[in-house]
Amino acid sequence: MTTASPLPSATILGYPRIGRDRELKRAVESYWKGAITTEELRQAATGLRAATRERLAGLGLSEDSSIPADFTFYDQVLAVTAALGAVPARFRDLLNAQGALDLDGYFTLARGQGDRPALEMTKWLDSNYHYLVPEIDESTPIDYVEGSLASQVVEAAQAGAGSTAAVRPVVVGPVSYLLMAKPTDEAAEGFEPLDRLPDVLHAYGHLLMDLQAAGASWVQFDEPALVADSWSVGRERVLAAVREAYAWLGAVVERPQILVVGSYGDLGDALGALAASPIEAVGLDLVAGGVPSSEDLAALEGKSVVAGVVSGRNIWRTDLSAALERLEALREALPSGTPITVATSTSLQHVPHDVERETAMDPAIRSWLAFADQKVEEVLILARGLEQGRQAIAAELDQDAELRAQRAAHPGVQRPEVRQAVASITAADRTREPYATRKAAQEARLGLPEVPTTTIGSFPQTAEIRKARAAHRRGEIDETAYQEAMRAEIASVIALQERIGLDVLVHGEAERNDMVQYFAELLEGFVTTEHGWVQSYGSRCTRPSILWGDVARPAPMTVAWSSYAQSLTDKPLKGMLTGPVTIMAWSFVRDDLPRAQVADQLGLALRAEVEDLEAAGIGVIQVDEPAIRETLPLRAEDRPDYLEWSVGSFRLATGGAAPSTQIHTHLCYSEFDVVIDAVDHLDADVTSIEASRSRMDILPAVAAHGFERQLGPGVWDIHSPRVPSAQECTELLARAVDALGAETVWANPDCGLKTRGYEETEASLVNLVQAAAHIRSQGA
Ligand code: MET
Ligand SMILES: [Zn+2]
Repeated sequence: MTTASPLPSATILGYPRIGRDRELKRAVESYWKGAITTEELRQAATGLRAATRERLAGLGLSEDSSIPADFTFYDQVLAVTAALGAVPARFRDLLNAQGALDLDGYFTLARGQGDRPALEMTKWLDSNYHYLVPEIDESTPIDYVEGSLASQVVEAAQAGAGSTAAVRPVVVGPVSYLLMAKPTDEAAEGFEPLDRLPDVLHAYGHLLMDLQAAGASWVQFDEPALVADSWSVGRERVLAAVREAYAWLGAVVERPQILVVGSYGDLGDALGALAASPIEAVGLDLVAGGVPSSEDLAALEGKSVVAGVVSGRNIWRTDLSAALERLEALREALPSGTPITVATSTSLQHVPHDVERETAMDPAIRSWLAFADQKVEEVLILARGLEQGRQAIAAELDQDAELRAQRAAHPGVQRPEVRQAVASITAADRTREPYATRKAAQEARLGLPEVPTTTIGSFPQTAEIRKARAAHRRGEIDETAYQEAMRAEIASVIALQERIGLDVLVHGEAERNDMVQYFAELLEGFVTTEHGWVQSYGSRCTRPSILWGDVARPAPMTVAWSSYAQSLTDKPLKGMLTGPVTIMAWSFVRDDLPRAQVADQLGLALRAEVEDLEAAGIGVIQVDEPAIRETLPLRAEDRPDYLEWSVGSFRLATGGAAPSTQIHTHLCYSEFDVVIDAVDHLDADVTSIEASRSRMDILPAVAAHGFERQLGPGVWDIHSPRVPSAQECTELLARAVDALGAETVWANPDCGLKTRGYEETEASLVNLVQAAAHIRSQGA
């Protein structure tokens, strides 16, 4: 092992890879289009890494090993899959003689090719980042075949030449890598990816040696899977894997010092397992998790501790005084002399680069925020405070306290009328008439056929729509012209749906840039950013809105569009809203009010919108909650509370609707077994879910649960341009009808159509309508 060079006093666990101006996105997408060569793409990446190192050094991360090296072109889990050559059989021809992928091969795993589907994508812990799920079985090749992480260490050393410090390579740890993997279809019954731990450790051993040779004095293994309960193996097995992994890796002779980080929550009993392992440092998330017990900390004797006190998940300034107290308490409880590194709680990949660029934002609000670069400054300030005492950072503490006081006193932060309204909510506000009453009233009002057909809301967002929106934003066309363009689009979407013969129509959501941002821009209590991009997956970024104050709805948000659409047709038109939980999940949410209360504020604003839609004659209203599953807490013990307030806020939004108003909700995933009970409690009259990719696998669970209201299991996988045949739709619908009964089933796609083209949209919907007609004729 390298002779002990200590960890720096301050660090960050990772930095946004995408670039201040989304340089990585642009370069990668140009490469995919064939507009730049491999060499040019590599140069762009080298330039981006150099710029990042210089920026971080400039901000003050000047000690050795304080700058993380965590670059990869697409995804951090795919980076490990590539390093191990752990490629599923359908991609194995892409491996070279050494068993490694080239850059094109790496992208092929991420994006698929022809009839070989990409690796599945799923959410990284409870964040909005998506990683590519490794597929492992008994015969998956696993070896150390590709050294791009070590190259980053060498590159930094060469480029640095005295100006920037040596970097600290960051990689997903072996246990999390396997826990986050899934078995392939070929795997034997009962096989778990974790069965391959010895092979993975062997490969990681070589990785360690390679990093050592490259000159790294530390390596950071991210083991976030240790804080969650969501895996297919029990906790005992997880702990055994931790012991085995770090006993093994710790015993590698030629290696850098090892830091193992458990971000996104509490390590719980995994901390003891790590403490007993021959590693040199442990990282704790002291934002999502608490300061561990003194016994647990005592066991860390002889190790360094990386204390994540600056949130990597939100965009609020850190409460410096509270964070320093936490650090002092930690120091107090640790064996004396334990070195502490002040750090972010997670990688900063979840936050945008730099709040200073948000020049159009209200400066008062901006002053409360910290994006990645500001968080770097915060860890440095706190490290100084911890080392030299509070007086050394007195000016910073004063300034922070002052801004905090200003924030608390800002009129938008606490609106008495909103607080009052939330305080007066009663259980009755969250309760509609019994379903039987509603059903009868809705049948009388809507007169829908059996197996009614509908869509999930959005229609294709054409280039013309996006152009009109951009021109409007730039002031090139005025409000009237913009409204005209959107109304024309709505009229054509209505005409199309009538032509196809759908039963419940939608207006198509042409006017919405995004299903959350659209509402954030119309509600009070939110700001949006200009440059606040964060990586969602691969080259895809989102720009979350910031929910900073009490939520109020100054005016109706969707009524004009929906009633215009309704005026064009005799068919029922479905109004379209985004639910409270989803608005919160896809925004940065204030940290000064319990989430349950924020959810109720949103619930009340949406409730007013529902009321206005009803008054405008809209008889069907859908409140989308696709995020209810994804923000489910990582630990089972935290779930009941979450489900209670999240379901409660939906019921508040919809609870005022008349019995004759049909309330729909939409969740776009099929693995809803863990939340099926909660979904039932939403008490929507109709629920649409994703089902076609899983060939309706969820039906038995739904039937067993005894879901008594109506369900639209999607029959068209809208994630692909493929047009499902009428026969295929009929088969899927027949299965649903068999399991649930014809009076329960709706025919609809899996999700909205905004990413689809018109050609496949029309063809698929025609088939879907035909399938429903066929099912009806059979039933008759
Ligand atoms: C991610 S769920 C999307 C629902 C929305 N109503 C749409 O159709 O686009
Ligand atoms: Zn959806």
